Amino acid sequence: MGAKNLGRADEPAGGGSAVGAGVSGLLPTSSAAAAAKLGLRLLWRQRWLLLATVTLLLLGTAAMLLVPPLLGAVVDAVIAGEPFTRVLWLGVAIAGAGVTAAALEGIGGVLLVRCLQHALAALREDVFDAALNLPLRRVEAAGDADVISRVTNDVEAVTEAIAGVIPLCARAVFTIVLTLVGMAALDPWLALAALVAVPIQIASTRAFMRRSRPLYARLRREEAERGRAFVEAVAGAETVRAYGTAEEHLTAIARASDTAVRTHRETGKARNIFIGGLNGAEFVGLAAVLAVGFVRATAAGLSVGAVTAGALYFHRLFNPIGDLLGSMDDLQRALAGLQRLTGVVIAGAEARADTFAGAGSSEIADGAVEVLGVSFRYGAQTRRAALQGVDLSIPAGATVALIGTSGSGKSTLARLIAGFDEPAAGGVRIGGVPAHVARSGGRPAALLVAQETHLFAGTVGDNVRIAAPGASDRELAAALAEVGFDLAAVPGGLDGTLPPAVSHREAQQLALARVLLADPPVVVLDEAGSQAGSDAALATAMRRVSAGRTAVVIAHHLDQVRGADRVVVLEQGCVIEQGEPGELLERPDGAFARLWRMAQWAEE
Ligand SMILES: Nc1ncnc2c1ncn2[C@@H]1O[C@H](COP(=O)(O)OP(=O)(O)OP(=O)(O)O)[C@@H](O)[C@H]1O
Repeated sequence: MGAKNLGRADEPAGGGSAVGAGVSGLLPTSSAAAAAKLGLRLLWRQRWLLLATVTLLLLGTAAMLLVPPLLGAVVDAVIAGEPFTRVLWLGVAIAGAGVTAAALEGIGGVLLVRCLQHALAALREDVFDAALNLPLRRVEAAGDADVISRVTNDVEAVTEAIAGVIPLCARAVFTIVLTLVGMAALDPWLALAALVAVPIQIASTRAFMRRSRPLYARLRREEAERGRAFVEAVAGAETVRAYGTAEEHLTAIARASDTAVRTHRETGKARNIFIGGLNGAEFVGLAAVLAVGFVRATAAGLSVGAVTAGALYFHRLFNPIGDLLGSMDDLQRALAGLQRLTGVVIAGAEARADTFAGAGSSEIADGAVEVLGVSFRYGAQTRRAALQGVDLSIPAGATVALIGTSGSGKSTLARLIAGFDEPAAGGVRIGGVPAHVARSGGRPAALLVAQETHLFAGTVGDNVRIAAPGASDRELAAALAEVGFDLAAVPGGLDGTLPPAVSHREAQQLALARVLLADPPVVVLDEAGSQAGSDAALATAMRRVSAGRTAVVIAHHLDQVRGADRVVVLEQGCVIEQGEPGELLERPDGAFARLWRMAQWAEE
C-alpha cells in the first residue's frame, strides 16, 4: 500500500517515544500518529464488515444492560409483596436478555476477529512488500536480525495484542458508555456519584502511559539488539569457533539479554502501580454510589430496587473498565510494534519513490554500460573508498573481464553495475538510464550471478521459473540444458524437489539458467566463475549466458580473460589499466601482463 500522508519514517514519535532512524543502524520507527493512521487505513478497507460488527456488539451490550433494572424490579416486587408470577416473568425476561446478549455478542465477536485477521494479513503483506523494496545497503546496515524481527516478532506482537485486545476493548467501551446512560436514566445522581472514580482512573492511566510508552519502545529495540547479537554469533559460528571468541559473543548476548530483562522488570513495576490505582478508583466509586443511593432512597424516595440496579450497574463497570485500562499495557506493546512496522512500510514507500523520482523513463535504449567518475564508500566510517574516480565504457554486447587483487573493488563495481547500490559520486548508466532503475521490457536491465545462489525450497522448475513466470516447461528444460544442468539426474525432472545438498556447480547452473530465461541485456558474473577454471562445464555455461548480451565478468582464470573483448584492471578502487587483452599483454611492465604471468604460473 502507499504510505503517502503517513509522515516520514524517522520523524519523532508522539509522546517522546521516537526511536529515530539510525539507532545502531536499525531501520526507522514511525511516529505513534503515523502508526495509528496506518492501522485505521487497514481497518477502513473493510468498513462494511466493521459496521455490521459494531452494530451487533452494541445491540448485544444494550440487551445485557436490561438485566440490572430487571433485577431491581425483582427486588421492588419482593419488597412490595407482588404475586410470584410477576417475579417469574421478570426472571424469564432476565434470562431472555442474557441469551440475546450472548448470541449478539458472540456473532459480533466472531465478525470482529475476522475483520482484524484481514487487517493483520494486509499489514503483514505491506510490511513484507516494503521490506523487499528497501535498498539492499539499508537492509545490510540494519542487519538481517532487525528486518527479521520486524516481520516476525513485531507482526506477532501486534497480531497477538490486537486479536485479543481490540475485541475486549470494543466490548468494554460499549458497556461503559451504555451503562452510564442506563445509570443516568435510573437516577442522574447515581451516575454523577459513579464519576467520582474517573479522575483517579484518568490520573493512573496517564501516569502509566507516560511511563510505559518509552519503556515498551525501548524494550522492542533491546529485544531486536539481543536478536542481532544472537544471530551474529550463530551465523558466524565457524569464525567464532576458529578464533575462540565464543566468550566475547556470550558476554555480548548476556549483556543484551540483561538489558532487555531489566526493562521487562521496569514495565512490570509500572503495570503493578497502574493496577493498584485502578482498584483504588473502583473502591472510591462504589462507596460514592452506595452513599448517594442511601441519601436518595431516604430523602428523595428512590426505590431500593433502583438503588440496587444502580449499584449493580456500577459493579458491571468494574470489569470493562479494568479490561480497557488493563489493555493499555497490550495496546502500548502493540503500538510500539506497529510503529516499527509502519517505519518499514514508510521507508519502503520512500525508497520506491526515491528510486523512481526524476528517473524519467527507466526503459534502456540498449545494453551499453557507462561508468563515469564513480566513487563509492561502505558506510561513513570506512577509512578508504572502495572505488574512486572509476571510468569505464562497455559497448552493448561486449564482454569485459574485471581483474585485480583481493579488495581492489571488483565486487563493488559489479554491484553498482547490477544496480544494487548507487554511487556516492559519478554515475553508472545502462543504455542511458541510471543502473539502479534501468529496466528492459519492464524488468531489471542487469542481473547479477554471485557465488551464493539463493535456492528456494521447492522443485527445480519452481526455482528457475521465478525468472520467467510465463515460461513453458519446454523453455525451462531448454534453458537448463543450455547451461549443462543434468535434469535427467533429478527424480521427477522439473517437478522433482531440489536435493537439500545442491552442489556449487548445480546451484550456479540454476542461477545461470534463470539469467537465460529472464534474458536481460546485461549480465554481471561475480564469482560465478571462481571454479570455472577447474570446471569446464561451468565455464561453457558462462560463455553461453554471456553470448549476445553485455557481460561483466569478474575473472578468476585465464580462460575468462581470453574470451573477453576488454580487460579492466582495478587496484585499490581505481582503474589502473584497461584495453584489449592482446594489446595489454604486449606491455611487459603493465599490471595486466604481470597478473597474467602470475596466473599462468599458478595454473601450471
Ligand atoms: N560490506 C562491506 N562493508 C565494508 N567494507 C566493504 C564491504 N564490502 C567490501 N568492502 C571493502 O571494500 C573494498 C573493495 O572490496 P571488494 O569486495 O569490492 O573487492 P574485490 O576486488 O571484489 O575483492 P575480492 O576479490 O576479495 O572479492 C575492500 O577494501 C573491502 O574491504
